[in-house]
Amino acid sequence: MTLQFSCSGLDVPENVRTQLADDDVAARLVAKDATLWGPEAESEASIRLGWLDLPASSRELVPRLAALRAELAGEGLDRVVLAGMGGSSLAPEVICRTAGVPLVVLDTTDPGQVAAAMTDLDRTVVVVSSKSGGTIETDSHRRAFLAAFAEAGLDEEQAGRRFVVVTDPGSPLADTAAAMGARAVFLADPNVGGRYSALSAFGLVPAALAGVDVEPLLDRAAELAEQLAEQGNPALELGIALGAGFRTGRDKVALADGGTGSGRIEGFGDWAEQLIAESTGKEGRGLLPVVLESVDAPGSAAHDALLAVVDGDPVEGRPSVGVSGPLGAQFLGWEYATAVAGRILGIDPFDQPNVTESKENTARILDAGLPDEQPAATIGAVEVYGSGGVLDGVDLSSHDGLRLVLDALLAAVPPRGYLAVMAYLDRQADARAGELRAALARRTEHAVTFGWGPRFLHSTGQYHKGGPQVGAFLQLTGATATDLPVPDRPFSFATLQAAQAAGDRQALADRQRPLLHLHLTDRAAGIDQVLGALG
Ligand SMILES: O=P(O)(O)OC[C@H]1O[C@H](O)[C@H](O)[C@@H](O)[C@@H]1O
Repeated sequence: MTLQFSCSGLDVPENVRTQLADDDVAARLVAKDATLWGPEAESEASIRLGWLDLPASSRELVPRLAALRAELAGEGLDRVVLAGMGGSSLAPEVICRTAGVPLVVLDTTDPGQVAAAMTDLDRTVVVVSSKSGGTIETDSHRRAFLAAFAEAGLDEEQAGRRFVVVTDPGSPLADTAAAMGARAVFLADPNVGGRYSALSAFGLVPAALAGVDVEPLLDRAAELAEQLAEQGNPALELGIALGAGFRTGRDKVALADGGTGSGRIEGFGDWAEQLIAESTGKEGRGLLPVVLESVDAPGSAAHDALLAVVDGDPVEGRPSVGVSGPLGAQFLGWEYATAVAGRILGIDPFDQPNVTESKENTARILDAGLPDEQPAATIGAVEVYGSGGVLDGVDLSSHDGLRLVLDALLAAVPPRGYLAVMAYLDRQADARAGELRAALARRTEHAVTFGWGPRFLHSTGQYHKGGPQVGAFLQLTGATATDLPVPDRPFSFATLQAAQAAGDRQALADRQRPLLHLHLTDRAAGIDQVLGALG
């Protein structure tokens, strides 16, 4: 079975569909016509459409990966840690979750979470994935693991052979891999952008080494690829629905896993979130992905959202789409649909012009030192900071000051706006913070999103800064019990994490966005307090 699309209650303006048909968009996209997104996008698009070839071109990886996995197993190396941000880790995470295969994903700078991944070193192989080869988080993980292997008694050569590298040809990481004697280097197709790379080496190498049979992903994608030049194909229909939603005031895409039973797709929204947010959130417009806990979670029936049920049916009576079919077809189908939606929105779906801003702020803060800020109040385990007017007139000395300030933040969300919760915490040990999304969404008619920092900076971070300026923001940071050095760098993980949070606050403050920053001096107690204030 390949992809199946169905929809309910969605009003598709007739001209959206006829325009795409008249312009022959389906066939031109399959033929990699780089002019589809206008003259300004043409040069980027001309080097970004290689994902259409991956169902065929990635096949050569399959035997190589099987041999490498057998080689690793022969040496007792059966635990795979993946260091990679955004497009370099989100796809393998969904693939492995769906297959029920363990994979440790490191896409954080939280010292506790990084330290927790550095266990069982005697059976660990680390996949270092970075397209650009210059991502600071991934480079820091590589350094930390290299030092940990040395500390565990491995000599330089043995330690190097614990690494498998995925990168683009000619990247600085390709050079580093050679210098450190990595066991294997997979050079990916440079004509595929990070968020479109699920079926490339970036998606397949970590998943296959962890134990997933990846060939069916390519088979199912290849079946869909055969239909993509046709009018009415399911991925085109999905793209039309996304674009029509935007045109008719549904510019939020509420994503929920709808599968049941064994073999169901798990966590697809986290991957699609990056694809949609980074591809469309620019030039003051975009589609905001809202990853829901379930089809009925708070926010699923919002007046400005299109509900998208992945691996399931639309919900009768609600403007919704259902996209069913196997994971390989889902990846390709959503990529194609996003490219089509990009044309309907009139943006370049292949660049991410605002992602660098927070990174540059972070670099500046790492050089100059962390900002010296005083909390406006300390309430139990929670220090309260704010900007963009969010603390104005709030009585923080009141016994329910935390509730009042959260109310003020919710009230600061403009019409058709959204609230983004951004948690620079440990997504395993502090997992309860994830409950804040639904707790806040219950109290507002606006969309509420949740992202773990710094991971979301490589995803919804683009939309926050490049999309419509209608966001309000809740940033959470936490005290660190034990810091971890980044070997041969002038900063530790805790400093890097704090600088990333401060750098993003700066980018949002520069846009005068309402921003509430809560620093938890005791993480568990602080999360309880914030959830309690919303209860
Ligand atoms: O693979 P890398 O070069 O390390 O990039 C990882 C991520 O970094 C950036 O923030 C981009 O905006 C993302 O699209 C990308 O997936």
